[in-house]
Amino acid sequence: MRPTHPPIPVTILSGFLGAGKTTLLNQLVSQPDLADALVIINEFGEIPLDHMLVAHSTENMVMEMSSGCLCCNIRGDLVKTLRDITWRFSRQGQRQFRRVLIETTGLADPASIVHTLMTHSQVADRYRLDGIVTVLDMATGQHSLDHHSEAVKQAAMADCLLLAKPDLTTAEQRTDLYRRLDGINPAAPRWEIDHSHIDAAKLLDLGPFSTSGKVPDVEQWLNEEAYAEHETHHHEEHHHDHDINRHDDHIKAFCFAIDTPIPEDRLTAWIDELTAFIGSNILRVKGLLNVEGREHPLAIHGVQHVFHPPTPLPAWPSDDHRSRLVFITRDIDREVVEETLRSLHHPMPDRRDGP
Ligand SMILES: Nc1nc2c(ncn2[C@@H]2O[C@H](COP(=O)(O)OP(=O)(O)OP(=O)(O)O)[C@@H](O)[C@H]2O)c(=O)[nH]1
Repeated sequence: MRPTHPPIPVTILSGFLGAGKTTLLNQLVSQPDLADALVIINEFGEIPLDHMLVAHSTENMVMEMSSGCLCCNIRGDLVKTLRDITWRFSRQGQRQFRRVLIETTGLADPASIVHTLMTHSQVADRYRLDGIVTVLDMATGQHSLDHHSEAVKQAAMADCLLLAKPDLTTAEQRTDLYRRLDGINPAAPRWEIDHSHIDAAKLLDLGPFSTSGKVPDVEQWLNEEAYAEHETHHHEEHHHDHDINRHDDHIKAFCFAIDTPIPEDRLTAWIDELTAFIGSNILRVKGLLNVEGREHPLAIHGVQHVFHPPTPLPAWPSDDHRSRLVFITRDIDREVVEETLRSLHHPMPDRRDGP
C-alpha cells in the first residue's frame, strides 16, 4: 500500500576524503533547523568513529550503517536502514524525525544513493531527494579534482557547494578554485565555511518542492542564468585559446530555453530517449517546463539515467513562461542533447550563449 504521508526529504552530504564533512556535521546537528533530522553516517572501517563523534556531541538521533562503501556494495543496507528507521524511530506511532541527512564516505558516488532513493520500490515512495551538498577543501580541492574523478563528480552533481578551510587557503588558490568550479558546476550556490560555520537552513529545502508551507525558490534551484553566463565565458576563453577548465574538459554545463509549450506525450518520450541513450553521462538535469494544457509548470530533475517523476508546481516563479532546462554532463556535448530536444518542439531551442 502506498504511504499517505508526504515523502521525507533527504539531504546527501558528500565531499572528498578529509574535506571536512564530519566537522561540519557535528556543527550542523546542534542547530534547531536540524533538530528533527535523523543522521545516517557511513564510514569505512570496523570502528564507526564518526558515529561516536556525532553521537557524543548532540542529542540527535544517529544511525550508523554497516561498514563498507555506500557507493558500491551496500545499497541493500541503505534500503534496509531507510525502511527500518521509520518504525525504529517512532514513539506511539509518531515518527520522531522529519528529514534525513546521509553523510557519505569520501569516495562515494552520490548518484548511487540518489538512484536508491528514487527507484527502489521500498523507499522511493517514502523519501525524496532534497539536495546534494558537497564539501570541498579549498586548500587541497584542486588536487582532489585533478586526481580523483569521484571528487569532480561530487562537485558537478551538487545543489550546494560548501568550501571548507578558507583559513588554510591563499587568495590565489581561492581564485583558481572558483574559476574551476565555474566550469564544473556554475549554478550551485557556494558558501565558504570557516571552521564549518554555516546556517543549516542554507542547506535545506534545495529542491523544487515546498516543505512546511515554504514556497520553493525555483528560480534559484534552476539558476539557468549561471549556465548561460558560463557558456559565454567558456566560449570567449576558447576564442582566446586559454581554457582554464582544461582538466575538466569532459564536464560540460549548458542550458536551453524552448519558447513553445511541449506536448506531454513528447516529454515522456524525450525522457525515455535521453535516459536510454546518454543517461549515465548526464550528471544532473533540471528543468522547468511549459507543458501543453497546463497553466503551471512541471519541474523535472534527474541524476544520470534516473528521473524524478515530473512535479507540478503551484505557480510560475516569474513572467518567463518558457521551458528552461539545464544540464551538467560528462563527455556529452551540448549539440548531442540539443539534437534530442528536437523531438520536443519544432523550432530549434534558443541558443542562449550566442555562437
Ligand atoms: N583549519 C581548518 N581545519 C578544518 C576546517 N574544517 C575542518 N578542518 C579539519 O580538517 C580535518 C578533516 O575534517 P573531517 O571533518 O574529519 O573531514 P571528513 O570529510 O569527514 O573526512 P573523512 O571522513 O576522512 O572523509 C579535521 O582535522 C578537521 O579538524 C577549517 O575550516 N579549518
